Amino acid sequence: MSPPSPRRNDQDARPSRGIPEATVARLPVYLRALTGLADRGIATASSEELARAAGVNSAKLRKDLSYLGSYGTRGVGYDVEYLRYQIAREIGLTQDWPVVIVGIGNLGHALANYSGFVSRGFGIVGLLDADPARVGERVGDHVIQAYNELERVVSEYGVAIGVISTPATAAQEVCDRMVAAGITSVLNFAPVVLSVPPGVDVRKVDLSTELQILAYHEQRKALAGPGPLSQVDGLPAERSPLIP
Ligand SMILES: NC(=O)c1ccc[n+]([C@@H]2O[C@H](COP(=O)([O-])OP(=O)(O)OC[C@H]3O[C@@H](n4cnc5c(N)ncnc54)[C@H](O)[C@@H]3O)[C@@H](O)[C@H]2O)c1
Repeated sequence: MSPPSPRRNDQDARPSRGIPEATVARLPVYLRALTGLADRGIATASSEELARAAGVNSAKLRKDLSYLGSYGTRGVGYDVEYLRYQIAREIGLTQDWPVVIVGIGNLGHALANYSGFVSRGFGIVGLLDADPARVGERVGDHVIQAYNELERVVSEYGVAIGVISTPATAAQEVCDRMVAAGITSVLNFAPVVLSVPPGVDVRKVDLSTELQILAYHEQRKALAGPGPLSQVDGLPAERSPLIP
């Protein structure tokens, strides 16, 4: 019998199909910038224009896009629509993803009512909560179901992505149950580091940490006086030395 596989911590950076994790994290930023350009009727953009719209430096952008095999055309730049398609395909946004949310309190309600998920291909197929008093409550187009329905919902809709918006104390147990049910990607809003087996990806959204990072930069600005300290790259967490 082979030894048990080590559980992986959600802070691990793992390349996705050869693309560095930091590049993967910037692809949605490029996608949003490209969508903005397309909405303004712009058909082609130089790497400098695209980098400006995305808030990164152009060398980094060119390097990132080279992982997708996209180099632009000399003197013309990038075809906005085609690059949008390439990035969406790379991120997996050319298909719909059913999503379950567990923990429908204050945050769960806000997430369930957020129309941006559906418009980006993330359809909510289940809102689940352990509190019997919440079960049956309508939230937007959905009705909250019992947490015990998790396995059935995951199997019925082939759910790969689960969102955790429970208190921190419940998050690991919820995560374990999601993984046992077949979920392989977890978006965690609870302020706790989750432990998951290999093959399961966890992204953590920690608003307090983001605020602490902004506080750090505010403090540096105040110490340095007027004038920009560093280039805004759209992903402040990536370069912040602040460890939460
Ligand atoms: N409210 C916010 O603005 C906010 C912002 C960022 C992060 N968070 C984090 O998100 C999480 C939820 O915050 P909230 O304010 O919505 O809390 P909340 O108390 O309003 O809601 C939590 C919900 O989770 C349910 N729950 C508890 N244990 C469960 C379990 N084992 N299985 C299924 N459901 C369970 C509860 O019944 C409740 O409905 C917390 O970890 C919080 O730190 C909240």
